[in-house]
Amino acid sequence: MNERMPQDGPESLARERVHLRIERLGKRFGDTWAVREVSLDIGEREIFALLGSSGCGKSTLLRMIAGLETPSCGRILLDGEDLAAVPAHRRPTNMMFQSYALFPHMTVAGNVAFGLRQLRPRMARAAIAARVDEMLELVQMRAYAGRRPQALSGGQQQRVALARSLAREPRLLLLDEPLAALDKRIRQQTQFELVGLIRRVGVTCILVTHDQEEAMTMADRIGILSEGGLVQVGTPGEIYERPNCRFSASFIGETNLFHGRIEGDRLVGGEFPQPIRFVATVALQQGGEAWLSLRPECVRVHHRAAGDACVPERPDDNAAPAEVAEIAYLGGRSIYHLRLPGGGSMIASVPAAHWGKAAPPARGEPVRVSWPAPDGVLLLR
Ligand SMILES: Nc1ncnc2c1ncn2[C@@H]1O[C@H](COP(=O)(O)OP(=O)(O)OP(=O)(O)O)[C@@H](O)[C@H]1O
Repeated sequence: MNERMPQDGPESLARERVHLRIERLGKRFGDTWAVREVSLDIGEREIFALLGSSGCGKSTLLRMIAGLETPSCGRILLDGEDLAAVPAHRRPTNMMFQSYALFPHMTVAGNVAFGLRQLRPRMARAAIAARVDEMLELVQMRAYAGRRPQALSGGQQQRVALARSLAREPRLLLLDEPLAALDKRIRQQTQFELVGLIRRVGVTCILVTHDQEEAMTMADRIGILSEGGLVQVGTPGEIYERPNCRFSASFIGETNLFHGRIEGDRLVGGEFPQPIRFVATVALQQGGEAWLSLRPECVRVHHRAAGDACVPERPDDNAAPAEVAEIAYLGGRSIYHLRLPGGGSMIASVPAAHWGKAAPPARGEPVRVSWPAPDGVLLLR
C-alpha cells in the first residue's frame, strides 16, 4: 500500500484551536515500523477517530500519546508543550482500555475514587467523595455506587470506566476500542450516549476503532491508518464523498470498485461489461490504469415487471444487463447483489419506494443497472 496523503491538506486542519499536534511520529519494533511518520493536528474538544484494521498501528499511536510507549522519532505537543519528558502518570491524558480494567475487589465508587486518591497534592476525602458522586451522576450510575463491577452489565461497566477516566479531568481522553466488549445492539445505543457525555464534559478525545460505523457515528473527523501510515484525514462526509484512494473508498461505507484502463472519457476493460463514462476528478494519464468507485446508492436497478422500460434515462448513462444474485432486505431499502455478464458483480442499494406498487425483482431475475455518467469517483491506483 503506497497511497499516502499529503498530511497538510486543508482537511487535516483542525477546525478549532490546535490542541494536540503530532509531528512525524514513528515507532519501530525491531525491523518493523508499527507507526511511520504520522503528522496530525487535533482541535480542542474534537472527537477524533483513528480507524484501521488489526495491526495497522492504532493502539501503538495511542499508547505513545499516553506515554505508555516511547516514540522512535517525532514529537507530541499538547497545547504547545512537548510531552517527551513527561512520564505517563504525569500526563494530562487518560486512557480507557478495551477491557475497562476495573478493579474487581473495589466497589463502583471505589473504582472511580482510585485515581483521585493517587493525586499529589492530595485531594481531601470530602472532595473525592463529591467528585465521585458528580461523575457517577454524569454517567447515571449513582444508584450502583456500592456494587462490584462483576455485578454490572457490560454497558454499565463501560460507563463506570468512563467516569473513572473523566474524574481526574484529563485534557485529553484516549479511548482504545471502548465499545468492543459490548454486543452489537447495545454498542449502537452506547455510541450515542458516549458521544453525548464526551461533548457535555467538553474534553478532547481520540478514539481507536476498527469499526467504520462506530467511527462515522462518533467522530468529528476520522484518520484512516494503514500499515502504520495515515492514508486520509477528514470528516466522515468528506471521506465518504471524496475518498483519496481505493483503500479509503472501501474502508468507509460500501462501494463498487471497477479497475480498468483510461481511454478518452471512459474506463475500459474492467469487470463492468461496458466502457464506463466518467468525469475525471483527478489528473489521469491516457492509457493508464485506474480505479473507479461507485457507491451502491448511486446505482439504479430497472425491472421490466415494475413497468420500467429497462433502458437508461439518458443516452450517456452507464448501463448494463445484470442478474439478481442475492437480496438483503433492510426495511426501507434492500441491497441487491448483482451478477454482471462476463463474471463481474456489483451491489446496489435500492429504496423500497423505488418499486412503487410493482413487485421488486426476485433472485435469479434479469434486470438492468444504470447510473448517470458523472457519478462515481475516479481514483488513481
Ligand atoms: N511491543 C511490541 N513488540 C513488537 N511488535 C509490536 C509491539 N506492539 C505492537 N507491535 C506490532 O506493531 C504493529 C501495530 O500494532 P498495534 O497494536 O498498534 O495495532 P492495532 O492497529 O492497534 O491492532 P489491533 O486492532 O489488533 O489492536 C503490529 O504489527 C504489532 O504486531
